[in-house]
Amino acid sequence: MTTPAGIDAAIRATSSDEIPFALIEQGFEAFPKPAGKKFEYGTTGIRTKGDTLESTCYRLAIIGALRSKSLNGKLIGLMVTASHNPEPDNGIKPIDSRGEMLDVTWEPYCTAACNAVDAQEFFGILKKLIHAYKIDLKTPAKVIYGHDTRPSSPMLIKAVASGLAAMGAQTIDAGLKTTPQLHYLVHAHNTAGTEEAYGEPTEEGYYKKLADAFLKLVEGKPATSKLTVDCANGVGAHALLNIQKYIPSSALEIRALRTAIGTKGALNDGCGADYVKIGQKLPKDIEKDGVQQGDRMCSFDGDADRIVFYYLRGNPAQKDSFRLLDGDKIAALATDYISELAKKAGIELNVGCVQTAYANGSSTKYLEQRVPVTCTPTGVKHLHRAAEHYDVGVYFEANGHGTVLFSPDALKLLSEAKPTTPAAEDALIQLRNLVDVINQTVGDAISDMLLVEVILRSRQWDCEEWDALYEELPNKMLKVIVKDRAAFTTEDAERRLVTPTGLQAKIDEVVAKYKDARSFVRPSGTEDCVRVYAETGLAAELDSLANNVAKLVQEASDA
Ligand SMILES: CC(=O)N[C@H]1[C@@H](OP(=O)(O)O)O[C@H](CO)[C@@H](O)[C@@H]1O
Ligand SMILES: [Mg+2]
Repeated sequence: MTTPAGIDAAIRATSSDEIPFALIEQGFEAFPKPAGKKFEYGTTGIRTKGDTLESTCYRLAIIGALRSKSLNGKLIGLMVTASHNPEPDNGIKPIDSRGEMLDVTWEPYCTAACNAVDAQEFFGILKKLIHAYKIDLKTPAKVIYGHDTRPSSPMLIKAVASGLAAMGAQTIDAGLKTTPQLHYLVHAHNTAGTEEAYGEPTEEGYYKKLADAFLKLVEGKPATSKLTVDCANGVGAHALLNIQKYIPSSALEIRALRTAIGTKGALNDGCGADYVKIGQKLPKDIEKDGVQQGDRMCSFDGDADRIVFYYLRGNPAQKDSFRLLDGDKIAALATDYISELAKKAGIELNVGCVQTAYANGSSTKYLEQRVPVTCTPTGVKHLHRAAEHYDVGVYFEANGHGTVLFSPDALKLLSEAKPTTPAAEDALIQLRNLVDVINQTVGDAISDMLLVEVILRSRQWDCEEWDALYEELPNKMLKVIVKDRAAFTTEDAERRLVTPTGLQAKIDEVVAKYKDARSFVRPSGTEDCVRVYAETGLAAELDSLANNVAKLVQEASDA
């Protein structure tokens, strides 16, 4: 761990009961807030155009240091990324000490701090935070920070480092990382040397942990055909290349595409998990890479915390030959597999599934026939918390962001179980290794990719067999640009609008005209738009439903 140079004064200052206001003020002036710009802590940190975010990064670094102090000096993380958003966007996301998202009660302080117009207002917010959480300023702060491949990331990292230096925090500059790697590192550092040690707290340690577990899980099982991976021209390409050092191609043959890290304009452009999921189509021009019918393919997003799979069924020239295996299908695959293993191992585990309103109706129906299912608002922070209520909580957003959590009780059961038959012992060993191949801190494209590969191989399934679990209802998502997205508020896990007044009743009226239809509207927490989701029993009616609901939204905004 390194302490940034030239901050002795700051360290002295923070080892007293004082906040180093004078030092903080210097940086405050050096990273001015763009006039008139309003920041908002959204679905996952603060995200907007990268060139407007220096002040935000500086201020959230200071809050990050306070968060670490409030947790007795445990390491917290700061990730600079805007995930699947266009390349000019960027963002910053704090990570709490167990590798999970920042405690939501801190979010309003983050929003207020980033919007403060002068140093005095900013100091006032810091003081309130210190008072509300009874923060002992003498406690040292430890913060690790990392970034994805965006051109604005180095500039924003400088602002982060300055904020941490002003606070005299001990820091680890993790450099280029996938978002889930940074979550892993936070948890691994904080548990190192304890009974709960999560893994070696290095990037290498991350690859080794996942790869070792994967190799044990597939040992003796006939290899499947090669997997084609679209890395979205992002940091996922770096991670994929590195994990291949630990997984020989005889164990998993990977063909990595869209690996052009640093090529201007390439990130998420015509590729990546979001492009594929929203457009329900192949990455642009991938046919030129010789993709064939039946090939197993997947796409990461820009910071490699999401994954969706897909393949071509029937004649690849036909538009409907594209078949998506999204987060919902991954959840179904994982839920069934883990439930079966638990049964075979003779262990009672309460397996549950967590989804959002974006989950396809068919997936919810499929899962509800098997396990308890919870619906939460959008954003992994909500799903993660809900998944903690189960012994094994499988959570996935439809867009492919998710993971599986094993509770401390479940882990204890797994380690203490005494299987009575060889088959039960096999299942138990498989479960124990699954725990290690899954990144339990957050959704992780690399870890989820390996999990899916293990299950498909174990079942000796191709994509078509996996796809056959259920048939999706036709669905579509639209963005509507409105005057003020804050005017749209929701209830019932975002499935119904509260305001604008009267709009929900109009949506209900429209939806009732279509067969087996569902539609809901919510403001995005990462983009300046309102999202419309529509799902119908009849594909021919889908566009009409989505467009009619979008029209109602536009009218309500213009009114
Ligand atoms: C419909 C949808 O996919 N929304 C995404 C998107 O959030 P919005 O609040 O919808 O912009 O980005 C989030 C962060 O990646 C992700 O958690 C979420 O699921
Ligand atoms: Mg992402």
